[in-house]
Amino acid sequence: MAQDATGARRAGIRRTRWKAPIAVLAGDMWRTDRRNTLVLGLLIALGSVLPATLAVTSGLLAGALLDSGSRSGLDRRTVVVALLLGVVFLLLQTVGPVAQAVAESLGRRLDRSVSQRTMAALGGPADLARVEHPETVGLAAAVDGPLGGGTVRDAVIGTVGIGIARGGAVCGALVLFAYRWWLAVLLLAAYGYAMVVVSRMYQAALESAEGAPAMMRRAMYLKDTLCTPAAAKDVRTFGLADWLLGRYTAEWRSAIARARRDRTGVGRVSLLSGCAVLAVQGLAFLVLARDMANGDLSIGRFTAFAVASTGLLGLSIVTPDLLNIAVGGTMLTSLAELEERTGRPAEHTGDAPARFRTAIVFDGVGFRYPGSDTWVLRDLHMTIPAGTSLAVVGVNGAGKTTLAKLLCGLHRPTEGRILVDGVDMRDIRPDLWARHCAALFQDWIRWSLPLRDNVVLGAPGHPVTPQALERTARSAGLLGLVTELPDGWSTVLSREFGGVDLSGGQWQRVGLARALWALSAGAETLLLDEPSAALDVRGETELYDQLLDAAAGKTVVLISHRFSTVRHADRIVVLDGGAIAEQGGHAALMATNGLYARMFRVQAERFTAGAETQR
Ligand SMILES: Nc1ncnc2c1ncn2[C@@H]1O[C@H](COP(=O)(O)OP(=O)(O)OP(=O)(O)O)[C@@H](O)[C@H]1O
Repeated sequence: MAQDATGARRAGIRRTRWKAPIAVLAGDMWRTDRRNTLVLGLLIALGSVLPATLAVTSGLLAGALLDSGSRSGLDRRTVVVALLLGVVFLLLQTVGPVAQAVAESLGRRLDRSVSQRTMAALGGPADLARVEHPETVGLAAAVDGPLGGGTVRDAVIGTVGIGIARGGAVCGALVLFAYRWWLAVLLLAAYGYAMVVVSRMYQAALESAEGAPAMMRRAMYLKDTLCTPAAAKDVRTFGLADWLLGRYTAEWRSAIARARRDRTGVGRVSLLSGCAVLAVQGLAFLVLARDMANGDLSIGRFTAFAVASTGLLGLSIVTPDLLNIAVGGTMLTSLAELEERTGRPAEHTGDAPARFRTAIVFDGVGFRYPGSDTWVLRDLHMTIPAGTSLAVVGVNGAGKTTLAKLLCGLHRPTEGRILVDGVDMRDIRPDLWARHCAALFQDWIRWSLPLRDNVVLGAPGHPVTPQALERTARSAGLLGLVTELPDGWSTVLSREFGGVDLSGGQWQRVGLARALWALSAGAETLLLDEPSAALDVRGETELYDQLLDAAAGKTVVLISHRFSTVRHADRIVVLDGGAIAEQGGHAALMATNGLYARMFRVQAERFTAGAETQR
């Protein structure tokens, strides 16, 4: 159980069911590639039988040679046995490497299938809350493998060594059984005991090594930070290299120190159990020698049984293969749990079509993030008529992005309802509603892919034509950039992959183009969270004119701290402390002289002061 608990504990997951790692591995191997799993099983079985066959044929040859000792030349039986021994030798040399090669190929397939399944699970139908849940994140980390490395392929390869050693030991015991059953049982018990003790110790050490997960994770985080190009700027600006290196070394040392202490324990126990096993093995030899001396056992039979008894050693062998199997089993168990967690859509998911013709209504909506006691939004009542624009303003942390996520259906209200044309959003099929919402959040993905992909991924599957691309680029103010880029639309937006790096403002236009592409593919609502934060003031004004043109007739929800942008919205909602403090048009809110008017004036004064200073 310790084996499997390791990865789970590292990932902070309490696991209730336990399955032997080898069983998990074998099941997944079979499901992934039946033919190769069968071939591998047969090769391992053959490899297991060979040592016992070697013992028997060696005994037969020794007997035959002694029998023919008095005669001149070798008789036919001796020649046949010698040839048989040769074949066994040959097979012993080849079966292992062939099985390794099959395991390599099978392991590679399994690795690929694990990656595909992980991607499918994390991109699956589960709602955002479940994907973002710490347990899901922990499971995904456990599927990624231990911090010290290790893949499912290593585990599959490990089955060859361990399988042949363990199978060989059982076959050796069977041969010995024919001589003295109690000796076979005694040796099986001794070697089996050694296997259990050493494996337990080994796994306990592994657990304690990984039982320092926080330290290990922090150490790896610091290393990754220092080594990523994205961090190079900060590392140099603040002179962080020495600090990072020192901190990394300290964290790593303290995490490793514990593992090293426990490994010393493993060594001691291994030595003790090894001595005990050697004593039993010695006893076996003594019994064999005594029987031979008494004339109860021929030299041939002595040879066969003595060699067979040493084969039982394979039962107690503890190699890194065992560890790899444990790690691989844990990764696959974590993957199965990840699939179980993320494979289900959110509860109460309906299948109504997404139709939005009249209005979206927030009816007493309240929201707490899963696992949190704090209400981010409470008692929200508002209506967004179709085809109008709504701006949401408020201080940092007021809940604007959260409101946008609710609107996109990424989270469900904790209380209250969001009605779309009178239908509770819970009853609408989430993927259909997602297609209805063209959203650009603050942390949208900047794909290290060609510019074209960065735009058209706003609506995968929507037909791409040069005219449509150009229209979108014009609306997003991107046309100039397309002509400047070395390969136009095909330019990869990352120097890491042989392309170019864009400025923050250029990226922002790419993001807008992606949202506009989704709009042109049929989305009815355009949701923009701080779309102009990285744009200069002139660029922002131009962009808004173009955006509003492109979004004519659609519903636009805009989150922004820039009041010059916000003021043009049909309606403005001011969020404060998770509640709607004010709502209405710009002129009406200014006339009210409340929170909105104060925020607007502060920004306007700063802007005027800035402009005057520049004059
Ligand atoms: N995934 C999350 N899990 C838990 N709490 C969260 C999560 N995302 C945001 N919060 C919390 O919800 C509150 C509102 O966050 P939100 O991002 O909606 O604010 P915002 O008004 O958009 O802020 P900003 O103007 O800084 O972008 C904050 O207190 C934040 O810490």
